[in-house]
Amino acid sequence: MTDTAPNGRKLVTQQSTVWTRRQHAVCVRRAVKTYGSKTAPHVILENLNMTVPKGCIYGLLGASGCGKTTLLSCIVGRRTLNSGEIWVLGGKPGSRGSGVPGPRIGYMPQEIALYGEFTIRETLLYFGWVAGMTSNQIDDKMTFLLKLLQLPSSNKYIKNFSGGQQRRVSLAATLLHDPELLILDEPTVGVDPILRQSIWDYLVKLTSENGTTIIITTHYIDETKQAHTIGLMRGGKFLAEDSPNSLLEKYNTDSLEDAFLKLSILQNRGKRRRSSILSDIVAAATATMPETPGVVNEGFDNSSEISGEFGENMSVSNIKIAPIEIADPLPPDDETDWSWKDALHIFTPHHMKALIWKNFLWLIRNFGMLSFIIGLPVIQIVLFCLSIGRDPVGLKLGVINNEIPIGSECTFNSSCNYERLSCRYLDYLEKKKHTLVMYNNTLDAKIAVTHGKAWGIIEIPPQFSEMITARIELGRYANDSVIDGSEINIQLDMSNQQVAYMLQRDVIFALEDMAKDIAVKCQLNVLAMSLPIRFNQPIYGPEVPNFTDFAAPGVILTISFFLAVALTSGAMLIERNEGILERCLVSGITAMEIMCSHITTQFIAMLAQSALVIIFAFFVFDLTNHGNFALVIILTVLSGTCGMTFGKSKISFKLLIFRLNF
Ligand SMILES: Nc1ncnc2c1ncn2[C@@H]1O[C@H](COP(=O)(O)OP(=O)(O)OP(=O)(O)O)[C@@H](O)[C@H]1O
Repeated sequence: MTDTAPNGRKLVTQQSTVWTRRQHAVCVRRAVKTYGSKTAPHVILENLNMTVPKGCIYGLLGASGCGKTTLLSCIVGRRTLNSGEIWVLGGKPGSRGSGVPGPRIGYMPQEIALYGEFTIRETLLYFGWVAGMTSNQIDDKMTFLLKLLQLPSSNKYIKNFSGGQQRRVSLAATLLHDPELLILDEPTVGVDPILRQSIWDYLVKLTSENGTTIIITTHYIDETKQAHTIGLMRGGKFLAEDSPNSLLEKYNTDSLEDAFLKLSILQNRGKRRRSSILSDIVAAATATMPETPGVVNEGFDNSSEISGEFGENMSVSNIKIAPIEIADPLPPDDETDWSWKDALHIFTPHHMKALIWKNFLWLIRNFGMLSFIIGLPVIQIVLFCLSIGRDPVGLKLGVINNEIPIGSECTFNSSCNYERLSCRYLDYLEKKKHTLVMYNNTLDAKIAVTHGKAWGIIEIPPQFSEMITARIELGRYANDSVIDGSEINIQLDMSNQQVAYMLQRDVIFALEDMAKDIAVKCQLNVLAMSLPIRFNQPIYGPEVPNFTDFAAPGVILTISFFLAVALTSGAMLIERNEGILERCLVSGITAMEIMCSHITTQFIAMLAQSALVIIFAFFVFDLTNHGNFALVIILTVLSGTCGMTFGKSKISFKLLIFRLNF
């Protein structure tokens, strides 16, 4: 294994060195982590070395934004380094058989990363089951943790707690299964000093009695006095990695804050040549350091890799770590990186039990969300059946009827009579459920149309009845004045294609209906009054096609598809955004398990959605179905399943990216 030193020299890791590093709880060497593009990288960790011996409390200190959380994410296997190496509990995080991520680690992220709708007990049950504990074991430990962390009743909902209380529940969930390595990102924020002290006492007890290793970040520098080692981080580098007493002694201060300050000043001066940094350190040490120069960590076999000061792999560290006496069994030295194919083989029953239970509980607790999921398809199908596919009614048409005097009533004789045919025609037009608005002149009617108050103008000539009768009687001998005088002039607003076509159809059909009625009343041949076109029995489909029936299958399938997409990706995105997903992955749950658990719960929700859509479409709104109803159900469920798969593939791609550490 090779790496490149800052000076360009190739560094080759010796096997003995690797063995030594794997004995530590956490060992980081020459870690480089950047964000952003390759051309303009934002360097977060810069050749950082870190050594956390087993059974110690390691206080990771540094200003906000210096890279603590990034470093911890790399340690728990949630992010990968650009270069450098990390060993955690003897293995490489994320490699097969390392157990990291997994229950060997207890990770408390900086975000609350809990389900606000759950009670404390439900939260602890979930994380306990994930870690393989039984419900009884969880209940026993919960009683202890509630007392230790001064938490209220276990039946209270987390969302009703203050931020500080929520952090304590998060800490309880991390401590629950007594992991070998605890990684706590700011666990004491918002915690009262006395409680903070008891948390620290408990952590000290864990290290001394159980041999637990703890890495803790905090902004309260002085609380880390109880830590065995402190790593002071600044600008992606360690300023020092030492015991608190030693730091205080070296820098001749009473507080770690002052020591940090002195080191920061030295780091700033470190922009100058390395030799001058050394002289600065020596100068500072004249006033502040003990006589004895830094003692090289016995556990190290290569002084150039001692946890660095100022990121330059030189050390004034005097951490005294007990020599490694009995080496714990190490995970297999498997260098193979995580592959998504591995996920196919990982289905741990207690993980699946916890995940499916949690998903259902989350759905039940989010009643608003559940109602939305189930109710939205119903609303959509109801709106569709009510509004789409039916002919619009009450459309206004401006009428200028020049055949009758202005202001007089438009009456007519409905028997075999050829007078006032304009009124008879308008009556048929009204039967098409349109609203006729009378105007005295064309100009007023046009203004109404341009102002959107009518969809068109119907203008009837003065002697319409006589002229149309003459036109029928004269037939081919009718002159232009007869033809002009028998024509109804129509001008439509054609801006809406559907409405315009429908009005065109209706004005023609109204005339045909009137002609047929007169033919019946006058005992003429009705067919002679029709257009010379006959529509026979359709080959396929009904005689009067219905647009709702035509569009319904597409709409039903679209609803079931897209709601399943929204449901599946939505549920997982909420988890991801709240940091819960990261926490679950660190606890050892695989991406595949998370997805399968969501598929299980969401398939049931999707079945409910599909059932409601079908019930409303076919039983409430009576949509036509001439085929096999079982096929309708199967197709709807399959469409929903496709939507779920699509939603999952979108999110699983993101998850994979997330899993592969950006
Ligand atoms: N995913 C990311 N993409 C780009 N930049 C990031 C990302 N995550 C963190 N950073 C940047 O990396 C830097 C270090 O962030 P990090 O969260 O590790 O700091 P921190 O020391 O934990 O801070 P705090 O104490 O406030 O939590 C910050 O400048 C942050 O903006």
